[in-house]
Amino acid sequence: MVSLGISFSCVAAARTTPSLASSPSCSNNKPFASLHTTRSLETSRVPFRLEISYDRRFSAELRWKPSAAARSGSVVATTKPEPLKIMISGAPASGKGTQCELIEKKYGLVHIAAGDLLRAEIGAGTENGKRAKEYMEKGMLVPSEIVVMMVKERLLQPDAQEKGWLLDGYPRSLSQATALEDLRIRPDLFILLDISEDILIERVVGRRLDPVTGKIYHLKYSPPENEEIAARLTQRFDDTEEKVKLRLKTHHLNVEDVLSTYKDVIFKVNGDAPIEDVFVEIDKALSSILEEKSRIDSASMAAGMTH
Ligand SMILES: Nc1ncnc2c1ncn2[C@@H]1O[C@H](COP(=O)(O)OP(=O)(O)O)[C@@H](O)[C@H]1O
Repeated sequence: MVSLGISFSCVAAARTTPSLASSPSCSNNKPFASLHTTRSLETSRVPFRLEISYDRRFSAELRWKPSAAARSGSVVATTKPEPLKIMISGAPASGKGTQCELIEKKYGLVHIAAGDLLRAEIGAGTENGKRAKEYMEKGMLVPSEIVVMMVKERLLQPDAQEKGWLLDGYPRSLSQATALEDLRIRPDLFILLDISEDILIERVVGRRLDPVTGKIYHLKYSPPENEEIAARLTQRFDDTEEKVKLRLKTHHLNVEDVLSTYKDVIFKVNGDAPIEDVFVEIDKALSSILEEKSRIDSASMAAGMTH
């Protein structure tokens, strides 16, 4: 069993403090999940420590432990906890959309997929849509001036602010990440789906979308429930082997820059695993953060009563 400690230090009006940390090594050098961070939230002064333990079968266990200051009761907290704010990233077909469906269902977050916003513009035949399509067909990133405003406006809608958000496939470059940082839009957790390249092609080529429900299927791994659904499934125009190779190249060129912006909140998951197993890991991490947020809220209320 390998243990990794993470400090979540919540200090009033403090900004995030990035720290370097290493992933624990496992027998095949690919840990199932890893999270390493020291970060500050803006709501209270309740330092907690998040501990993750791994065993050699990659099962990860997350535990919040109050630090000495929290145990001693020196707690000053003020505001209500915010809803969850999550980013999910990974190569094309790493399983982002699939996991987002499961997360959305369980946690009620508003799922915002940059690719869907762009495809909607393309479908509506707008000028921005036409320009975006030219880039997407070449496997390139759509220019920031088109995509940044689109995502920002969606994130600031009341539903996303109230229920929390799950941002899928965005930001994809340093300039997009910086634009969000400038707007002080930061996630609680940045989920990174880590997937082997040989598995990607098979996933892309077999991926299908139900245009009626928006559900994603895979002809082999997640087949449609009946003939009626099977008959109406569509394939994305950029889901060909040739295009995915270009998209993958673009992904590799940009991913490190994006990761460097969020290194304090990265949660890395082995995306090669079956859908349910990937979700178990993500679910553990999200419920742990929610627990922590409600613990801060309780501490905040207690502090309000004693001050
Ligand atoms: N863990 C998994 N195991 C097997 N197939 C998967 C897994 N996750 C996703 N898939 C399938 O792979 C394809 C790509 O997944 P998707 O969620 O659309 O990826 P992304 O949103 O990252 O591009 C889909 O057809 C999906 O059903």
